[in-house]
Amino acid sequence: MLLGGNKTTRKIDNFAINNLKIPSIVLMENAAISFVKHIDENEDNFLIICGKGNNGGDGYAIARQLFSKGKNVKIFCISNENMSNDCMINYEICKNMGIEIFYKIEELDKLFFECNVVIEGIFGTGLNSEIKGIYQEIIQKINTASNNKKVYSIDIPSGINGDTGEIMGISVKADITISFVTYKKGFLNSKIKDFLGKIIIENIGLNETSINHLLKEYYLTPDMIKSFRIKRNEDSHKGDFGKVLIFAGSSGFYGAGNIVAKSCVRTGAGLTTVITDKNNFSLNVFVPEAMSFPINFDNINENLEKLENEILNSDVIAIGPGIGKSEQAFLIFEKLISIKKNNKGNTIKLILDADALNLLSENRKLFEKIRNRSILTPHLVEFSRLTGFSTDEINKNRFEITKNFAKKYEIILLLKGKNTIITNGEELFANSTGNSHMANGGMGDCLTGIICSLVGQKYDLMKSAGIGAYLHGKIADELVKKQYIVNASHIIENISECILNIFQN
Ligand SMILES: NC(=O)C1=CN([C@@H]2O[C@H](COP(=O)(O)OP(=O)(O)OC[C@H]3O[C@@H](n4cnc5c(N)ncnc54)[C@H](OP(=O)(O)O)[C@@H]3O)[C@@H](O)[C@H]2O)[C@@H](O)CC1
Ligand SMILES: Nc1ncnc2c1ncn2[C@@H]1O[C@H](COP(=O)(O)OP(=O)(O)O)[C@@H](O)[C@H]1O
Ligand SMILES: [K+]
Repeated sequence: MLLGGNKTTRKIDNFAINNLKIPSIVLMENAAISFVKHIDENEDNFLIICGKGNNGGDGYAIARQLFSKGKNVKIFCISNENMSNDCMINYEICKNMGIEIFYKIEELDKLFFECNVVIEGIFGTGLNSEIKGIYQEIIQKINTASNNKKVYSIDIPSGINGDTGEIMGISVKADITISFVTYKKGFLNSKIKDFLGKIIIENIGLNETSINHLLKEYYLTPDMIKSFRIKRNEDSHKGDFGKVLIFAGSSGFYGAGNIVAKSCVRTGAGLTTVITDKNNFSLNVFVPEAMSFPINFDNINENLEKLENEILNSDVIAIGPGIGKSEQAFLIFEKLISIKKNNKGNTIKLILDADALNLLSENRKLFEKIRNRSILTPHLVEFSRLTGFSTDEINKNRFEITKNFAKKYEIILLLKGKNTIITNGEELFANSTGNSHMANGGMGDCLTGIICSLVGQKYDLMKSAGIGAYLHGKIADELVKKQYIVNASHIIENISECILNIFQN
C-alpha cells in the first residue's frame, strides 16, 4: 500500500488530472462513492460537517450519495466563501437537491442531538496552520458529541497533520477514518492513535500501478509481502538456500548467538554456521541443526586464517548481537567485513546489528567496507550513535534522517521500533506489524536471524528486511491474542507456520 503525505496527495491529484485526464470532480465523486460503501446500511440520520476546501467538497458529495439512497441527511456548512471549485459544485448540487443546509453555530447542538452519525470533512491534506476560532469551536463540539455518536472522518481527522501526525491545536477524535489512495505518514505517529479510530484506505479510481512511479514509499501489507515470495524449485537443495555465517554471542551472552542461529535455521536457511567461543557448548543443544566455528578468544590470530576460508564459503554474514566491544570482537568483525566476494564470485551480504553497529560508530572508516551489500538494523539509541542525532530529533524526522543515512552510506537501513522503517535511501517501507508486548531482550537478535536467513535464500536486501520485520511483528501480533508477553523463543517456534500463512493465503 502506498504511503503518502500532504505533498504526495497533491502530486497524485495533479498526475491524475493532468496526465491521466481524469477530471478532479470525478476523483471527488469516486472518493465519495468509496467512502459511502463503509457506512452501515442500518444508519439513517446523518450530519455532515463541511469546510470550504476539497475535504469539504468530499463531504458535500458524500451527503448527496447518502441522500440519494433515501437517508436523512443534514449538512452544516462552515463557510460558503472562497470555496474550492469542486467544493462549490457539490455544495450547489446539494442545495438544488433540497438537502437541508445549516450555517449558524448556534444550531449545531440541536443538529448533533438529532443525528446518529457525524461525518466530518473540515480539513484533510490541506490543513496548513493551527486551528483557531470557529473551527476550534466546531471540533470541540464534535468531540463532545462523539461520546454517543459515531464519528467518521473524511481522509484525515480534521486537525491532524497528514505528514507528521502532529495535532494542529485541536483535532477531531474519529471512530473511523476513511482515507484516500495512500496510508498517510501522519497515521504512524503513535501519539494520535486514539484520534484515528479504525483506519480504512480507499481507492478513488486510480490503479496503483498507474501512479506508483510517483512515490516509492509503502506501508507493508500482507499482499505486498506475499508478492515478494520466491518459489522453491522442486529439485532445489540446501546449497540453494544460502550458507549463512553468524558472529553473535560471547561469554555471558551466548543466548544472543543461539537466538540468532535458531531464528535463522527456522526461517529456512540452507546451512547455518556460528562463530563462537570454543568453550560454548550450548549452541549444539539449543540449535542442533547449526554448525559451529570455534574461536579461541585468548589467541585470536590463530583463528583468523581458518576464518578466511569460512568467509569465502559463505553467502551472507550476520554480525553483532552479544559480541561485546572487546578488541577480539573488533578484530573478528574487521576480518569478517574485509572480504567482499566469496568463492563463487558473489558479493557476500552483511547484516549488522547491536555491537557491530556500536563498533562501526566508533570506527567510521569501516563504512567503506560495507557499502552496497549491507543491512544495518539499529534501534533508536544505536541509530542515534551512528548518526549523531538525538533520539528526539530522529523521532521527529524519521523518514528524512533514515533516507539520508541510507543514501550517504549506500546501505539498507532498518530502524527498529513501532512501525519499523526500512529504506535504501530511495524506496521506503514502513512496517505495519508488531506491538509493545514483544519489547523484551532477545527480540532484535531474533529479527537479525530471520533477515540473514532470507538474504541467504536469495531475497534482495530490501525485501529481506521488509519480509523479516513484517513476519517478526506479525507472529507477535497473533500471539498476543492468546498470551500477554511474547519472547524471542515464542517467535522462533512460530516462524515457519507464519511464513506458510503469509505466502500461501
Ligand atoms: N487525490 C486525492 O487524494 C483527492 C483528495 N480529495 C480530498 O481533497 C482534500 C484536500 O483538499 P484541499 O487541498 O482543498 O484541502 P482541505 O483539506 O480541504 O483544506 C483546505 C482548506 O482549509 C483551509 N485551511 C487550512 N488550514 C486552515 C486552518 N488552520 N484554519 C482555517 N482554515 C484552514 C484552507 O484555506 P486557505 O488557507 O487556503 O485560505 C482551504 O480552504 C483531501 O484531504 C481529500 O479529502 C478528494 O476530493 C479526492 C481526490
Ligand atoms: N512497541 C513496539 N511495537 C512494535 N515493535 C516493537 C515494539 N517494541 C519492540 N518492538 C520490536 O522488537 C524488536 C526489539 O529489538 P531490540 O531493541 O534490538 O531488542 P534486543 O536488543 O533486546 O534484541 C525490534 O524488532 C522492534 O521493532
Ligand atoms: K477531515
